[in-house]
Amino acid sequence: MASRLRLLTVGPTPGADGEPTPSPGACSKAAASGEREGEAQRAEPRRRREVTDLGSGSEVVHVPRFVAREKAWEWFDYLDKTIPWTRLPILVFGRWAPQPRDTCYVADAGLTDLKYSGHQPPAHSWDEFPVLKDILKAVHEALPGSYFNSLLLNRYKNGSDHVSWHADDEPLYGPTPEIASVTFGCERDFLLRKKPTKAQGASGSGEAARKRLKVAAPQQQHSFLLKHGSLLVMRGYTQRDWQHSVPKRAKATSPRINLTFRHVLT
Ligand SMILES: O=C(O)CCC(=O)C(=O)O
Ligand SMILES: [Fe+2]
Repeated sequence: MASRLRLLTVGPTPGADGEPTPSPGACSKAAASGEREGEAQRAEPRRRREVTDLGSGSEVVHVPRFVAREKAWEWFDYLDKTIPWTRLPILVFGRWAPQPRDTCYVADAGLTDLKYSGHQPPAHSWDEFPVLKDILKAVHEALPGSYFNSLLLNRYKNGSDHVSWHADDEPLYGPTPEIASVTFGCERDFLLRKKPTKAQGASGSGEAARKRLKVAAPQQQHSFLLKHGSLLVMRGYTQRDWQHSVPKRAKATSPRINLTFRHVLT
């Protein structure tokens, strides 16, 4: 589908120095440092910000080169080694299954507990992980007016690890949450698809109904390649009206760490 895209530039980003980013498909640190950027990437200015208007008050902002490459690898190594990653069982269609990625939760003291997929992760303190405070500061500086007080961390060990279609629409985030997502390590596709409207959903359930729905109204979808050091922000009614996922990818052969900063209403 045609998307409404605006290009802007943003303020200083951590370690900004205009150095090359890895070419598309680069996944591991070795691959990234062994490759030099092509002309197209050399021409891509650091801090370029792409704004995608999803319509009806939903918006996505993508900053492909938010953190400089070397700084981003430094942060990746710290997070990979220091975060107490867990892979807890979650409820999927009424059955318990291991979550298909490692996670950890960090939040200000005294906030409403986060609960999702039958799981209530214990909240760690920011003080345990000083680097997270540096990353949070960089995100706040890039997004004036934002205030994030919690963070869900994800580690995808390889291309089998993924997150299925969902919306971060838990009531504790309010009706129009801003969610800022920073990626380190292996690049992965991030997909967005429009939730079916009530009228579309009423036409039945199951495969036949889904086929009818596709014919009647092709589902709006967007795809973003989230590279090492990138920032993606979902805003407005994106959680109410859209779902997102990071699907399995055979070509993703090394780990990716993703940080999603959120604001829990107080
Ligand atoms: O890894 C990502 O880019 C997305 C993670 C996500 O959607 C979530 O933690 O809710
Ligand atoms: Fe999410």
